Amino acid sequence: MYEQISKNIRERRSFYPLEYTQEEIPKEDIMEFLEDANWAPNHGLTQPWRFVVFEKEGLQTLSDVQGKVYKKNTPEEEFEEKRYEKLKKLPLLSNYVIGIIMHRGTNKKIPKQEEMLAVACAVQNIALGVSAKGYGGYWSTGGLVKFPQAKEYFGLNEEDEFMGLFYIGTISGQKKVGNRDNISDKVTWVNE
Ligand SMILES: Cc1cc2nc3c(=O)[nH]c(=O)nc-3n(C[C@H](O)[C@H](O)[C@H](O)COP(=O)(O)O)c2cc1C
Repeated sequence: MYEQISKNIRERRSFYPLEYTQEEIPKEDIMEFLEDANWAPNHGLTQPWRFVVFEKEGLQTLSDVQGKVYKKNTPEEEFEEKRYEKLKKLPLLSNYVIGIIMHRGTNKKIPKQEEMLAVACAVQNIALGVSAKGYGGYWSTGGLVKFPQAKEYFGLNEEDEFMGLFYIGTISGQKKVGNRDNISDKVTWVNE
């Protein structure tokens, strides 16, 4: 079992909407990934992850919202037509897009940072499920996330955080080589 898990972790790669092949993904698979997310570790059992899943016509809704928020809130001198078009296009190339939200609970003994870390663990569970099923996905912190108006759109409280969008699509067996520096350069062992 370890070998299988480890292989999935190491071979998981980010795949982007421009690489998706627009085949079908059963909704049941997405529900399984969300269930996996729900089993992420979290301090104090606060379970701070919340997800907003865009599917079907909802992808058009997200496309419209992402485009509008960018256009309305970007100063004219910074506005890029190409970026605007891309932000609108990405959801439409995907089968599902999951809005990632940290919902701050009432237990203030748990630092906010830890709530966000728990959400990241939950998202990694989704990413591993997506990869193991042979789909493509990636966590985006571009687009909507940069704008406080996104928080408003999702109806979040002051202390909640909108942490990004997880795009999911089909990739028809495409493979990618990963790239990491050696772990030995990032680890210090203490043994005396
Ligand atoms: C929190 C987080 C935010 C990310 N945001 C973006 C993003 O906004 N745009 C992007 O192209 N990739 C984003 N990524 C994906 C990374 O670019 C990707 O994980 C990295 O290139 C390593 O590739 P791999 O996932 O295939 O190993 C994000 C990943 C994480 C964990």
